[in-house]
Amino acid sequence: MIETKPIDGKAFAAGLRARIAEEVSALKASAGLTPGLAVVLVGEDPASQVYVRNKAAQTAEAGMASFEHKLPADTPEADVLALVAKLNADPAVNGILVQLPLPAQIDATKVIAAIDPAKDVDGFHVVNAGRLAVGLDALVPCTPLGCIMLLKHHLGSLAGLKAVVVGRSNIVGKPAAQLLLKEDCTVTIAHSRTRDLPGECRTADILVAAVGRPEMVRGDWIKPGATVIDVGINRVPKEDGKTRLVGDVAYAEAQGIAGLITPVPGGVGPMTIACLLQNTLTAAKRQKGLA
Ligand SMILES: Nc1nc2c(c(=O)[nH]1)N[C@@H](CN(C=O)c1ccc(C(=O)N[C@@H](CCC(=O)O)C(=O)O)cc1)CN2
Ligand SMILES: [Mg+2]
Repeated sequence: MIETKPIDGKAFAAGLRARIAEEVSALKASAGLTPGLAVVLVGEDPASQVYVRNKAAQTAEAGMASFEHKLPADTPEADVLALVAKLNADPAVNGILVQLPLPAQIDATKVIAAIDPAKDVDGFHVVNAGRLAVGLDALVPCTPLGCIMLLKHHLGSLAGLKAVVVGRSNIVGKPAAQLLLKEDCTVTIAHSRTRDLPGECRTADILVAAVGRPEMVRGDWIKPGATVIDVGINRVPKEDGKTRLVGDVAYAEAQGIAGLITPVPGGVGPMTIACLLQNTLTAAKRQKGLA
């Protein structure tokens, strides 16, 4: 029987944030530069409020400047675009992030397109997506970047491994596949229309689940010894009326089959904000010609 080991993303993210804080402190001393991150939240979605609060707190803890912009849920799209234009022009702001999802009256694609690609620390702008696809320096989406960091830390070289990414979103699935390809993996992107999805998953040395469906990936979809990266964060009801978080993988069923697995919570999630800080630092250095 295989001993399944959990990947502690919370601890890895804490270490990464500490290394970023040291680099920020050195950058202030050597170049007088304090990286700044502006976060825009439209509306009162409770999960988004928590994420934005954590982003602001962790930005400040790393020694960077944090600018929070909270707008009411009925804010017109034009006002959000005007704020983005103002932040693009502000030299104290090195990174801009608009928290998703946005209310229905606002077209997220339009808002993302309005962000200066050099300040697009989410890596969602088509310029950054295109640069990643053709192998140029890009700001890379935070969640997939965090997945790759965890994989490289635990597996070393990923070259030659078979990776299956379940989910084809622009935010996670597609960039995760690009990053795995860059690490010389053989990559398949699978999705809801894939034929024999369980069989496809069973070919994977690295299985990345990013579908947003609670516990969809079952234990018998996992190749014995595989590394499983669970990107899902799903809130499901408990018997007492409260909710609990589960991933896209049936975690209990994966025990004794997977070699390594990210738990939910405490796996990939904490890496998202740590990588956001990393991207803000990278963006600031590139804007000043220091990287
Ligand atoms: N503009 C963006 N919007 C969204 C992104 C993003 O990267 N950019 N990602 C998600 C939300 N997100 C950050 O914004 C995020 C999600 C989860 C976590 C996290 O630390 N999760 C914890 C559990 C937290 C909980 O209890 O809810 C974990 O998995 O351990 C951080 C950030 C969508 N929107
Ligand atoms: Mg799908």
